[in-house]
Amino acid sequence: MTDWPAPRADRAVHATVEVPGSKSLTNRLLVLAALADAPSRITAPLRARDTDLMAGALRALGVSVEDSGADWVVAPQRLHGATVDTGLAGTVMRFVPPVAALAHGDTVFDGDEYARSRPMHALLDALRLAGVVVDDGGTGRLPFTVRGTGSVPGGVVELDASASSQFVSALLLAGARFDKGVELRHVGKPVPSQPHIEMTVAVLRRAGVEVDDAVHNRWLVAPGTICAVDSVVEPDLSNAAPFLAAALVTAGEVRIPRWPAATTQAGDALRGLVALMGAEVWLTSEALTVRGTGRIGPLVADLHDVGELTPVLAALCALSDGESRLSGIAHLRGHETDRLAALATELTRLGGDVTQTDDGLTIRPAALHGGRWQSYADHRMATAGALLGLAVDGVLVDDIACTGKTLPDFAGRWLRMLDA
Ligand SMILES: O=C(O)C1=C[C@@H](OP(=O)(O)O)[C@@H](O)[C@H](O)C1
Ligand SMILES: C=C(OP(=O)(O)O)C(=O)O
Repeated sequence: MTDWPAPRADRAVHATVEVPGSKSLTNRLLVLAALADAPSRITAPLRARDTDLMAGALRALGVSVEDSGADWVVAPQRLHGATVDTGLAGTVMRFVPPVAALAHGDTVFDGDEYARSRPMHALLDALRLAGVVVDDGGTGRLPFTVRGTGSVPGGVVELDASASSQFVSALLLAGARFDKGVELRHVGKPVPSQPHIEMTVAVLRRAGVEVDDAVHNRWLVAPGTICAVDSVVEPDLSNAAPFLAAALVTAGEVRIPRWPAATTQAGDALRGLVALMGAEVWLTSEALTVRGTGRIGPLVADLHDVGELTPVLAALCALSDGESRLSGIAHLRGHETDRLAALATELTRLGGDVTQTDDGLTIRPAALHGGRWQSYADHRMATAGALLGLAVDGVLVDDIACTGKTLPDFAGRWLRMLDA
């Protein structure tokens, strides 16, 4: 791995940046298409490590996922046991086990070294309550084996999803194919990332699945057919974060075409968040535009619902002129890395003034200097490092390639934004 010298911006950025498809939508649509009653076409899917791993996992289980130009055509087949590589993808390690439970045969799951530290036990226990045999050697983590019998009883399942909303999404996505459907009841601290659950419910309803989410912390999926539907994937709004933030850092202007007028993506919250930090923001039917005004104000925000935006926002806070307090994000300790520890360590290494709290970060203004920014294989840590490099001489990002988890050719896109 060679260090990547993060380019310094020598002038205001003025660019239009096309952002590829949403990871969260692509991987939900792949799972639903695999469980549907007929083939589906997914147009403009994200092609990145996490979605290639999802396609690979479904293919391993017997599903046909074919390239058709830039689209994917998914044809459901009889599911059989397999070996699944989850990489570091939360969506693969959480969404595929309930699918494997419907397969005929055993499926062995394992992933990157750090994936073995990510929370899984609440989902594995929930699967057991739904009648699935899972062998994890008592660890509650990867690697584990799901012993598929071709059907899942389902029914009432109680789980604690405070560590990840993906536990809920995983069981909802496959739930219609369980004999009794599924009634999920969350017990515990609040579930993070609510928009991601709303996204799951929305894609299920579009596929004709009956979902009742009227009662807080309880979701009911009726047993029935998942209908094949063709879909066009929206741009990944969370992946727009570093580019939009570049407008603030350089007092420039960045435009993201195809920003949806209405969406369940968590990244849509960026519009309000960068406005709170002093940017001018406007949305038309063509694009979202963010203009930096020269001032980056501090951010005091509960990011519980939009935790995946934290690394870039924290980097922006480190460049702001006041004290920022980011809260509601204890669950980030179970993301690609412990993001609270990683951000505190790396910002401090560059001269930042950062304190970890129980559920977030306090970031005070400080003069930053160059240094090596470690990404911990976390795509969003790497893009946060790139953002700091725009304003600080001599920032070296250790592993820019890990951005390929959700965004192909981030480095090329970043340079093109600066050269535009
Ligand atoms: O369902 C999804 O697609 C996601 C849910 C969220 O996970 P958590 O609830 O674990 O934060 C989010 O952070 C992740 O990037 C994607
Ligand atoms: C938390 C994230 O990913 P994952 O889907 O692997 O959980 C993320 O992309 O910020």
